[in-house]
Amino acid sequence: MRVGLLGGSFNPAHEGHLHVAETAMRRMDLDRVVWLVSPQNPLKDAAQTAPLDQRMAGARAIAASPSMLISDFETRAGTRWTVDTLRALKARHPAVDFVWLMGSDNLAGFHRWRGWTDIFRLMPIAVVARPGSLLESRTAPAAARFATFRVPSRKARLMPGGATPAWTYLRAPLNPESSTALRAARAGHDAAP
Ligand SMILES: Nc1ncnc2c1ncn2[C@@H]1O[C@H](COP(=O)(O)OP(=O)(O)OP(=O)(O)O)[C@@H](O)[C@H]1O
Ligand SMILES: O=C(O)c1ccc[n+]([C@@H]2O[C@H](COP(=O)([O-])O)[C@@H](O)[C@H]2O)c1
Repeated sequence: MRVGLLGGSFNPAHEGHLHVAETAMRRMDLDRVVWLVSPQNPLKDAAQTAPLDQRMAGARAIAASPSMLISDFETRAGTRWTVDTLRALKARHPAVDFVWLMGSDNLAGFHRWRGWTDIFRLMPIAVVARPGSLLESRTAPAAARFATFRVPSRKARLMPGGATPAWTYLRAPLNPESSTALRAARAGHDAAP
């Protein structure tokens, strides 16, 4: 079983998330993508984060496909850092070939994540291009450090279950959606007379 892991606050979920999941599923022949709805991103403001149930329901509504699984694993396992979540998932599911998925904005700041070099060794990583972060992700410290382990996207299918470190950059038609923009639009709507 080849499973993509898409971690996020999903505050709220949107078509951009589905775009990442579907792009990875198609380009890497994944059986499933698990949307790991985080209890609270350690680097984000707790006051701005909607309750977990609400974010899970929103993700379910957007994903709406049996190959997409919306999970509160991090809440149940009590893991807050991605490196711990991925270790716990691998220990519980040793037969599954996992791939970590993220947008290119997260590659740009990946070197600030706890145990980020360990994450590269735990499982392959697929980065999906996101508007606004194409250039900074190319010059990202994480990309430079692991430059020799970059796999051309045409070979992305070989990555699940393969050697690590291995990462690839999936270019696809860009999707401009973001939770920040949606929250701002909602706030503006609520404030309207
Ligand atoms: N439009 C998009 N294109 C590519 N990747 C995306 C897109 N939207 C979100 N992602 C990726 O999905 C994952 C989860 O994203 P997250 O839940 O933080 O949404 P977000 O829109 O980035 O939120 P916020 O605007 O609050 O930072 C991250 O890896 C992020 O890079
Ligand atoms: O572990 C870390 O250091 C870390 C730092 C920032 C973000 N993350 C994870 O990255 C995923 C995307 O986060 P977010 O809040 O941008 O949606 C989500 O699973 C977070 O838990 C993880």
